[in-house]
Amino acid sequence: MKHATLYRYSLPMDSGVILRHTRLVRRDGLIVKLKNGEKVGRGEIAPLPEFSTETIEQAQTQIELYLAQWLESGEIDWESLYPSVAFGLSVALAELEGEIPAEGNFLAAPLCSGDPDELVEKLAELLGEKVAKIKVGLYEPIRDGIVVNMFLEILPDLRLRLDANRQWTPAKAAQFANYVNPAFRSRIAFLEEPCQTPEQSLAFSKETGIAIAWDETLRDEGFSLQCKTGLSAIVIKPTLVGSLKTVKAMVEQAHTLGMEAVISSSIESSFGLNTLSRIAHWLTPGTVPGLDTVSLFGEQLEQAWPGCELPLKTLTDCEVVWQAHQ
Ligand SMILES: O=C(O)CCC(=O)C1=CC=C[C@@H](O)[C@@H]1C(=O)O
Ligand SMILES: [Mg+2]
Repeated sequence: MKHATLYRYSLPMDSGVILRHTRLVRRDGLIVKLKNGEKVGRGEIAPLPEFSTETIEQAQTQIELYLAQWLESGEIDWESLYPSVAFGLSVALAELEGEIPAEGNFLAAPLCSGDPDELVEKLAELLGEKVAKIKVGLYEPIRDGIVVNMFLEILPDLRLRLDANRQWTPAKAAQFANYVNPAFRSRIAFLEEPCQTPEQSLAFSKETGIAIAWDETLRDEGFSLQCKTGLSAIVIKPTLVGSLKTVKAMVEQAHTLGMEAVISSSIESSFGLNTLSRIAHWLTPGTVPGLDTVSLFGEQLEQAWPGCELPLKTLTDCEVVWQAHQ
């Protein structure tokens, strides 16, 4: 017998979480649970406001329709699904078939707010490669340059990932680079999306020797991944990409082109982050994933993130919004 259950969660966020333009006060998402005989598979569907094209309501309407189809025939038309729905549903189905290995990579790159003491503490706990991520582009580029120099100077074995979310004009990006000690530039593992267009970002990398990575660009209309001078990595947010099959193909393409593929969070609950850490360990072994986002929450869901002491809400505390069996 086949069963499908859909839970909806709403978790409080830490007070200071700001997405592009708005404060994220609560994080809403869905957990789909499939049962086929004794086998169980679960996946999270959590479109991220301002990043996903679909809303949680649209995602919910769509998954309810497709769950009914799965119960009926097992057939799914993947092409027509929203990315967050395709990802969560494909994970639940893969879990059902035991395809995702259990071991996770929890050595996520610490997200750093700019306080060096806090980062030193977080890095001391890291067992593997010392790599951290800092947001840039929120304040003056000169300030960002100074902060980057400071971290790289204080911590000689640190490598940094930076993320400007396309905030800089070419002039501002150049100002930033001017402030980074040239001897430190190779320790910037990559700078995600420095400028407003991919062409400007590539020109910036050529001029400065600072490696760059695509995140937003991966979702540009008509985008196809190509080898470019200075482009060293792609940052894959599965919730924004689509099915596990699409995520796998993207990782394989990056690796074939000699680029790093970094599995990164779209601020999923601790349940979704656990799944992503397993996907990272499975598909991108040897690369530190970008999953240090659980501390943005006020509560965890169903599965705790290692070392996180936030209260844990279980699925039984969540509303069942749809269920059926066949
Ligand atoms: O990539 C990581 O290390 C953590 C995730 C992260 O930085 C982000 C997740 C979601 C939205 C953004 O705020 C941000 C990003 O732009 O990459
Ligand atoms: Mg990014």
